[in-house]
Amino acid sequence: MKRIGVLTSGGDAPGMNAAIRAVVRKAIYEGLEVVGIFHGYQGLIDGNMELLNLGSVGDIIQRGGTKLYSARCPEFRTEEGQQKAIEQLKANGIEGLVIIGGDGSYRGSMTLTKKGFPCVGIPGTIDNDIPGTDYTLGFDTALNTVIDCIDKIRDTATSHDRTFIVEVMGRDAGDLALWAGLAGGAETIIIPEVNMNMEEVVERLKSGTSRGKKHSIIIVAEGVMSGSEFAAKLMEHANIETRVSVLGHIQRGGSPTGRDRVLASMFGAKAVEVLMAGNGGRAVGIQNHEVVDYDMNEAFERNEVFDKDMYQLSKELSI
Ligand SMILES: Nc1ncnc2c1ncn2[C@@H]1O[C@H](COP(=O)(O)OP(=O)(O)O)[C@@H](O)[C@H]1O
Ligand SMILES: O=P(O)(O)OC[C@H]1O[C@](O)(COP(=O)(O)O)[C@@H](O)[C@@H]1O
Ligand SMILES: [Mg+2]
Repeated sequence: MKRIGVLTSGGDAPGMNAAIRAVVRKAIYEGLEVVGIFHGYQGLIDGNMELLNLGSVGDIIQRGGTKLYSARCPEFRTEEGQQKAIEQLKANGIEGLVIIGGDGSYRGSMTLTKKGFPCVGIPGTIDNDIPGTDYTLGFDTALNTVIDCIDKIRDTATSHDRTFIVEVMGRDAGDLALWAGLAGGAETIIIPEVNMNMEEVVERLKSGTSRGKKHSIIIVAEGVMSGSEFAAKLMEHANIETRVSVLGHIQRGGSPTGRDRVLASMFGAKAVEVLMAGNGGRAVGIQNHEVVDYDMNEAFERNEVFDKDMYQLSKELSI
């Protein structure tokens, strides 16, 4: 293998730049050439790419977002789009690809692997929703961003004796909401993995109030419902007035934490090693503190691993 490509796809995540840097520098260290493909699969279809050198990825390890830009590309879901991508790969002499993205990007990369172009995936998403890795790139940074927001909302909740609802991202997964809720001392955490019981939510709020507690923070994962829908339900059920804060895309931005930078560096280097060994259809990840690679199909299996103990702990510590 002489030349590989790298692209970022789907929702951006802090640490993607650090991963691009690691892929490029490790590949060059190993004597390979690296082509950066812009705007994810769209750039692959359009031939929007350029050769990268050591300096191309200087001064980005600390930056959020992705220097290669990202996109959600409907055309790549079609056979025609995938054929165009393959023609571009051939025309540019690219023999293997590193894909940094989420589950959707992984599915896209499998279509290329099946057509004879080996692809290796690096899990880049704030959602932490990729089976086979304990953590995805960007999760730790987003977690710290959400915690910072909760701390700030708590200041005003306390000053005004208010109940706040904070809507947190995560698509169908509750990891970001659960971790941030536990770390931010939220009174109630509503996540898709646990059936919501409105009576219990109201009961917890009322028992807090009866002990003299005047403010509360409720975290609602977007995968359950929106913050404003939840506020309407609380009003309807128990006449409880709330304020709603939707954190939105600030959760995807910002300088990556040290943890995400280290993870990105290790993932990037591992992905190059896996490609050099001639293996496509693999994903890299971290399992029990060890960087691993595994069959990408395992990343599509429904993740039943939900940390029930952490959820229970969050309830025991916030009453
Ligand atoms: N089943 C699929 N086949 C081909 N390409 C896909 C498929 N699913 C997703 N993709 C490609 O991957 C892109 C990113 O997927 P998306 O789900 O939006 O984000 P993420 O990778 O962050 O989960 C899509 O816009 C599309 O181009
Ligand atoms: O940026 P968009 O298109 O509004 O998408 C929002 C979605 O993207 C995310 O921020 C990240 O998801 P992906 O990593 O799967 O792209 C989700 O948490 C959220 O549901
Ligand atoms: Mg996803």
